Amino acid sequence: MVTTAAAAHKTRQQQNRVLIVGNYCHDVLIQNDTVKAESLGGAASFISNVLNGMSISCNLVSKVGEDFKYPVNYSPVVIPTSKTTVFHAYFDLGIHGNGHQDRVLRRVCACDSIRPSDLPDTRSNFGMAVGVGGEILPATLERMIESCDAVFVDIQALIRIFDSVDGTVKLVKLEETGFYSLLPRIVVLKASSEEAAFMDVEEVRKWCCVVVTNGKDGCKVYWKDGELGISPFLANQEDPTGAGDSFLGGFAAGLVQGLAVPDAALLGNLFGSLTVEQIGLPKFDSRLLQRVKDEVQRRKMQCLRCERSDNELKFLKPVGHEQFHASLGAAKITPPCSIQDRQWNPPSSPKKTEQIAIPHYTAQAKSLVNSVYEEPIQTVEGKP
Ligand SMILES: Nc1ncnc2c1ncn2[C@@H]1O[C@H](COP(=O)(O)OP(=O)(O)OP(=O)(O)O)[C@@H](O)[C@H]1O
Ligand SMILES: O[C@H]1[C@H](O)[C@@H](O)[C@H](O)[C@@H](O)[C@H]1O
Repeated sequence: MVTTAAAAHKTRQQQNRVLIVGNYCHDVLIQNDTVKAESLGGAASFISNVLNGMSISCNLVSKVGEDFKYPVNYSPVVIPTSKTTVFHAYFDLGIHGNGHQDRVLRRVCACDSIRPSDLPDTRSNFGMAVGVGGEILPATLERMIESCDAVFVDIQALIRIFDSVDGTVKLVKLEETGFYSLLPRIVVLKASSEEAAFMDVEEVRKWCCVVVTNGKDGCKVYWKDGELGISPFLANQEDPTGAGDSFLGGFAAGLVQGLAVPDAALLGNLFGSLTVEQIGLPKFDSRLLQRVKDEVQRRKMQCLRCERSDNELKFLKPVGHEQFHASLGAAKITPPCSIQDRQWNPPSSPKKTEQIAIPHYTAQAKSLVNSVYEEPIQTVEGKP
């Protein structure tokens, strides 16, 4: 076979990808026995929404039934013998209440599992295991680990079980799942504070970076021997659905573009805060997105200038982290454009995404958390 420069370029493009794995679903928001809203759901849809908004190309593997009713940027596999996954979210204490703890989730339909053979043959730089209804199998996660340089996992893909009568979502301890032995081979495990109670953070942080999100209070990042809190952004919460997913999308977008972990987590907090302000899948204002992209570019240049080769200061925030928080906050509160100007990437005509040079993460991609830091952070008691 003749290898042309164009073919080589195409291969490079195919390799520089984020692979998102998880089923789309139909979300039904119910309050006082009344359907308040219906929306496209699934962590995969929220995450691809953020990555597309940040002009990062991705590849998505998802399964739905023939009843799937939303147009999407990335076509799912349609399974004729199965129905689309459906979640009913009950907000009986009020949608404006104190966040996700008010929500009872029921999986009322479950589409097929995603198997290793459903994944693409090509390698990806980043893999994101983001199931919602138990569709990701241990063998699927293992295959992702083998075919991606770095794998990020949402714990909700690993620890959910579903009541056999009404589908109510319950959580099991991470160590009791078939995924536990794979943890040393993943790079980031993200959990909400509610889900974090189902793992031993002190144990898991020895193997991978653990990010625990905490609603309006932002998030906390844990490494083997350090941890740091990342400040939130103000938001008027309308619907908590998908906040954690958008957080993970923003966090991944930051890392893909070469930001240090604390800065990437800020981007996660920003997208989480933007998501709770809308019901269902958020539509991001195009000018806001441009401002955020500009800030990220500026931050990248700034960090390149202050980069140090000194590997000892691993768990420090890069200089200017607080300023980056303030700049992103300003980008968020700059008055939005009129409703007509709002840009929603029409799923039928996917927005052309610019190819971003994704840093190559080796098998031990954990070096990504050893970025350049200059401000000391709190370390865990009894650890250096
Ligand atoms: N009320 C809020 N105000 C500001 N930021 C918020 C708020 N709620 C969530 N966020 C942002 O979104 C992130 C994820 O939120 P949260 O911890 O509620 O995730 P979650 O419980 O996984 O959400 P869900 O399951 O609904 O997707 C938080 O770390 C924070 O940055
Ligand atoms: O669309 C939502 C969203 O992806 C949430 O993160 C998940 O917890 C729900 O199960 C799903 O219905």
